[in-house]
Amino acid sequence: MKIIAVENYQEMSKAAAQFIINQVKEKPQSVLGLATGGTVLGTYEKVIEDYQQNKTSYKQVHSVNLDEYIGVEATHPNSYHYYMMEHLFAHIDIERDHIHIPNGLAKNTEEECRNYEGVIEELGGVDLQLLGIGVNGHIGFNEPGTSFDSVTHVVKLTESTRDANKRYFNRLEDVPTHAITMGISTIMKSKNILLLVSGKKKAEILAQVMNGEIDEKVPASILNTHPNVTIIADKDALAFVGGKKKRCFEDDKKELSGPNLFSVRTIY
Ligand SMILES: O=P(O)(O)OC[C@H]1O[C@](O)(CO)[C@@H](O)[C@@H]1O
Repeated sequence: MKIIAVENYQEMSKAAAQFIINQVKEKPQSVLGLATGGTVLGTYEKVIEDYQQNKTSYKQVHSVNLDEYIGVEATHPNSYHYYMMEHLFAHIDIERDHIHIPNGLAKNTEEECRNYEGVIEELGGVDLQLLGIGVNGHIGFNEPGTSFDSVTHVVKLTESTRDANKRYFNRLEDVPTHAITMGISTIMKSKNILLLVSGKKKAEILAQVMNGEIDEKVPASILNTHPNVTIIADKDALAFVGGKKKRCFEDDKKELSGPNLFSVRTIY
């Protein structure tokens, strides 16, 4: 895994946006796997800023989102459909019929999951998957204990995840109990993965992912086995990462421009 260590949330967001922009410039018809949550908000802001200033076009891009709550209308402010329109899609030139998000209101959710998996395959797979991480190590809504072989499926959210996400709702009781999520093997099929981690709250889990065992109890630990994972993390999130696994390659700095990096490390 390649680690890009940055000062703070702002720098992480800038670096992540640049990563996405580079991907789209290199391959204008890229399939982008997108995430929701607080971590990626700054990245979307920077992507929009670049779109407005530099006119990077998303006309040929297709997007597939990681997950969606079950039972929440697409027009509801807490749905991930709404989040994506509000924070990204309404502000760039992506074609509406190129946007794919699981339908949390599907009558037959199992069928919806199979169809969603089919959509990703038909698109030729994800070129770049953007990920955040839950405090319990979840990626997408794949909670601890989810099989590494899982494909898109319905998940019962853990209390820890519902509690972490209650900040977006009025009350804990309003946080949905179930969601549809890409599976771990679906995520792992992506050609490139970009994981963003920011803040002290994520320091413990990031250290576990980077220095701990690869175990289904920590869903994100599987990323250690993917050939093309980049983690952009800030100082606070990297606070507990250490140990002999860490090696520093000055050369990696040459690949990057823009953000104010304080070090770039390759971990293996
Ligand atoms: O970025 P946040 O809000 O900490 O959330 C981390 C992860 O958890 C989720 O919000 C799901 O709970 C993901 O969508 C996100 O990537």
